[in-house]
Amino acid sequence: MAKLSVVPAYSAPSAAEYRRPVVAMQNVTKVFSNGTLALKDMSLEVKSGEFLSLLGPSGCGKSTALRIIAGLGGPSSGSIDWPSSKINSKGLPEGDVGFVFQEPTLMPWSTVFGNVYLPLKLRGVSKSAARDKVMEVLASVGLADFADAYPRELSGGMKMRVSIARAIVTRPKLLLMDEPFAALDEITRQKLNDDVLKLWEQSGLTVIFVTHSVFEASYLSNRIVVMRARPGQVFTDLAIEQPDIRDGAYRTSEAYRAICQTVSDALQGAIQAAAS
Ligand SMILES: Nc1ncnc2c1ncn2[C@@H]1O[C@H](COP(=O)(O)OP(=O)(O)OP(=O)(O)O)[C@@H](O)[C@H]1O
Repeated sequence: MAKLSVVPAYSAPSAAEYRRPVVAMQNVTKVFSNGTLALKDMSLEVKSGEFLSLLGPSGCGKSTALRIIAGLGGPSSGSIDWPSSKINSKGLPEGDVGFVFQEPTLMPWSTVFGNVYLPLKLRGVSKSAARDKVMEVLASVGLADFADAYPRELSGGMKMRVSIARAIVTRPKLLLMDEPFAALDEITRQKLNDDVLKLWEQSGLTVIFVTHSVFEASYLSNRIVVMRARPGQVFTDLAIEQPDIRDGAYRTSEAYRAICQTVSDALQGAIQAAAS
């Protein structure tokens, strides 16, 4: 299958935009109605152009943090600020956030085109006006030839590509990805890792990526925030120096191994902190 390619209408952030704060969690605490304290005083500022992975043990609140940033459930206390966006009446940045879940959650009765068109349709864009944009995004995820296919005709990896296309068709400044590749086989997962990385490098997207995998986080990210559980909060925040080219050879390099070791040690520290 074709690889993801450039989405031409995107452009990399200008020098002035790069590293501007996109979203800031300020002392966010989340207590669910059953009394579970999922997050406690979590603060995190994400800057433009970052590929940030949230890594941590099961139940440390990664998905909760992502959902709060997306406006899918408010914090019990604390705030989410969008320093460089216009805010709509729901307190969210208009059109600035795309979300990719672990399940592709496609509409089975609709074609690939229809699924990717949905966010534009919800904004009142007609099908004819949206056609070029949808086809451009489908081309960018290697699915230009599958616009008329139905989800049941696609592999797991292809469904995930549709889900990514749907999330970026509105050209969000921030893309939230919640364990998007966890259910895929290792080869498909590595391929999608490479493709998402290419999309990120070429598009100027800011990404927050939730994963359990030290290897995935170490490969993709230029920043890894390791969370601890009980209570869920930031344990450590690692800047990752990545080479210009990340490919198959990099996956077996000493440089990558060393990053994985550092990240793995940080994760062990987070697990021990929760146990003590
Ligand atoms: N809707 C909910 N109601 C009650 N408790 C919840 C709810 N959603 C999550 N929790 C609890 O909040 C805590 C954090 O959950 P969350 O799913 O954010 O963690 P996670 O780090 O994403 O976990 P995993 O890696 O297993 O997906 C867990 O103890 C979980 O059981």
